[in-house]
Amino acid sequence: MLPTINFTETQAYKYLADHFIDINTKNLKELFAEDPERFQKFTILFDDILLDYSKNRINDTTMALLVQLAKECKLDEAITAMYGGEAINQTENRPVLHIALRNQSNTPILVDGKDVMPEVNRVLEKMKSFATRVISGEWKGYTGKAITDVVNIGIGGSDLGPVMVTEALKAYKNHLNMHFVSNIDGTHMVETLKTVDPETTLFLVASKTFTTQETMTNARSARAWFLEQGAAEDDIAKHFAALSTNSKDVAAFGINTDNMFEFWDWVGGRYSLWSAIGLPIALSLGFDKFEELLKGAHATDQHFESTPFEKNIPVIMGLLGVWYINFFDAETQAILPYDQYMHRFAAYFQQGDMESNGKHVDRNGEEVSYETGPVIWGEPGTNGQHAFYQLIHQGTRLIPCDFIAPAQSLNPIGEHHPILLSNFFAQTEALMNGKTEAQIHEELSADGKSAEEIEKLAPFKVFEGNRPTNSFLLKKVTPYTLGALIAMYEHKIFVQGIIWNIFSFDQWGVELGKQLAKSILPELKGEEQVDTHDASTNGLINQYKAWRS
Ligand SMILES: O=P(O)(O)OC[C@H]1O[C@](O)(CO)[C@@H](O)[C@@H]1O
Repeated sequence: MLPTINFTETQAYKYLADHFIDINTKNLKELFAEDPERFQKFTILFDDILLDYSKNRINDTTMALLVQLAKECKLDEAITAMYGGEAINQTENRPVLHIALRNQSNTPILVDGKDVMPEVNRVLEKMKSFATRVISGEWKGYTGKAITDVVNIGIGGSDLGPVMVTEALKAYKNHLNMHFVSNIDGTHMVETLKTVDPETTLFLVASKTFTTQETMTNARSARAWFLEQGAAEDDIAKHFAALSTNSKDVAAFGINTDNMFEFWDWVGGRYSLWSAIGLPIALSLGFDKFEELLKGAHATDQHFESTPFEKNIPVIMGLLGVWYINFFDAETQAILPYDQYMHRFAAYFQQGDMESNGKHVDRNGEEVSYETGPVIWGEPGTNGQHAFYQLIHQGTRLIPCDFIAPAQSLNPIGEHHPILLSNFFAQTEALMNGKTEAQIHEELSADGKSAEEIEKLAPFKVFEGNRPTNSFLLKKVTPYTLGALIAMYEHKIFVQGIIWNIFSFDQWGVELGKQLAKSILPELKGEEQVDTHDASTNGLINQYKAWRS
């Protein structure tokens, strides 16, 4: 069982509330001036990842109090409970063990007294053998040709992780063409099928439950298309595999369970890329690279479990988020990778974070009296700079930003990478330092503007600065480093869920819309007017009926 402490009633919270009044009057520039050791103090080097959190509105006292907060909320006990296989997903009565999926040290992890590692390793071996056969061409399609294209059919956690990782590590990919169909919108499937050949395409039906409406509908359409192209029912075994926890429904769908890659109910959907759900990653990169990804995540798991909170990256990330959300009233958190390959990283953690911590009821079943999970968003730099950075620099909202950049480019052409990195460094500096009215005056008068023009223009050109950022400087984007980084964000979500006293591993909030869609679907048949809903919903449905051909 997880502790159930209201963090706003801790000593640390009270001290932090007082301390906030002081820090809120201070500027980041002053904080740097006050402490020459600030960079050394507020950076952590972990393998090939440097986290610089010195450009945050914190000082030694803030960090000490935030760590005290984590201790008072018994974060240590919560970590032990998760790693010990306790059913910390209490509303679904399940353990939360994505750490077991990447437990490369292979130490036993017990669920109800049984070590899960032999099963984890068995499925990893099966994935390895399958991926190796498909990549080498040994696995043949129904006309004897090797596989050239893989279509993953899944949604949410059964899509976003493999998409994000295969994109982020595209530089390491092999000859297989990867496709991902997630949306129930027929366009997604139709446009994908236009590009593939049934004789050389492998479909992976990825669904933890194997009941998700979008995935099952897409899978049925893929199967129908495959058969329409001239293949027979018996050929399905060579072209369809399932990634799931539900062997009964996999068999009922017509997929041979020999082609099923299992995982378990203790793997949350949005934490599942390390499981059989990661098969597209293993296919695209080769199993050795998938293993490297697991190793990186495992290194972070060990760091998270055993490093004192003061130097523990996920703990610090989580606590800084709490500091901004609950004291500075920040509502969002931007994730800004300066790496084009990582263009789905923010989208991935939109699900990871928002489906985990978008909760308003605490672990006692009571309405919370404080804010919980932030809105996560972001785009790769420098595209974001030319789109929404205006608001980050000069808008009215405080938006803590995570900047992520590799020191080494995977495509080092011309001056591109130094230019990209100069923007990365410049943005965090600009957000911190801003630009004063005096600097503007100086600049404009050097440009030959009159005193009157300067007076008029200056207010619009002022940058307040004092806007907080974390910088993750990676040596290079590799499978290992990416694995380590993803796991840092995962554990950050866990830390925040513990502090906010909410359950991070269920997702009841997605159910209502699903249920309603199921009850509306039959009403869309026929021409009769619908009057079973509110006036707006009835009106929309009836207009749809009038307009559809
Ligand atoms: O893998 P499944 O069971 O198809 O579920 C897909 C997604 O649907 C959800 O249950 C709700 O959106 C996610 O948590 C999950 O990742």
